[in-house]
Amino acid sequence: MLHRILIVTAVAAEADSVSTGLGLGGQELVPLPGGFVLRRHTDGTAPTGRVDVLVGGVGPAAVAAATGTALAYASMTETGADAPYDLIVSAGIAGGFVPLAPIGSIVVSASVVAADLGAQTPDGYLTVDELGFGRSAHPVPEALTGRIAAALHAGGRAHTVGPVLTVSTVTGTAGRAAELAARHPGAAAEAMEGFGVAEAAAAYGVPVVEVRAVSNAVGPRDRAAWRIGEALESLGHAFGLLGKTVFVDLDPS
Ligand SMILES: O=C(O)c1cccc(C(=O)CC[C@H]2O[C@@H](n3cnc4c(=O)[nH]cnc43)[C@H](O)[C@@H]2O)c1
Repeated sequence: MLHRILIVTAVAAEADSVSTGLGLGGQELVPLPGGFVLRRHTDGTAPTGRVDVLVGGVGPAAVAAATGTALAYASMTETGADAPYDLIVSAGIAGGFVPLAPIGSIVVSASVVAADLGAQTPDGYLTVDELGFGRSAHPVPEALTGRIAAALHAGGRAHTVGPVLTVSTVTGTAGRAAELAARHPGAAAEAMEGFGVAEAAAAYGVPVVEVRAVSNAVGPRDRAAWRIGEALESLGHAFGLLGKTVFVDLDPS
């Protein structure tokens, strides 16, 4: 059975890739408060199941507002729903940490980490957790990452499982890339939305995972080296694989 899944992207091009990859056919546009619009895909054979795709904007704040709105809307309009969705996926393109996550490959989050939400001190960086203000990481159920990785493997799609960092400023120097990699061992990718999506998901008790296609390397800025088209194609292919496997037989626990 298809479950209730919300996939959140930053921009329309990412949402298009995901929707095309999923190949679910019919799409209904559902206007939400605040001017957000859900793309709702229903699968015809499962009246309670569906995949909603939401373009939430770039950066953790924009996407948290959009995701929170979608979750509030679903919880207020769907009677009998214990939680508005079974799973929320933060999806899009990302920078990959070299050599773990090459361009074109897929990264699946083992955790969703706010990498610059904290304070610089003379003794080093302190996270918001260490400052006593909240949390800077959301774990992803291992069973879920395992199933996503297995589906990508079976479909021949190169992938890495590791922490995915959320930053508010795209890394543009080797020094910053090294600093982030040292602070977050095993970090596979950085992007700008995952933690915002995860904060909204956590407020509603819904599991979250981030799935990213690598468009560029994390490091010195080199616009000529971005491969956005290749990454969007890879993203669509990955969601095609997930739509036929993990998303139709979901156990995120
Ligand atoms: O101007 C630059 O040097 C630059 C380099 C990479 C990406 C950008 C963007 O403005 C894209 C932001 C958008 O795409 C995701 N993304 C893709 N690559 C990265 C990255 O290396 N670091 C952080 N975010 C990345 C991100 O989630 C945004 O949605 C500009």
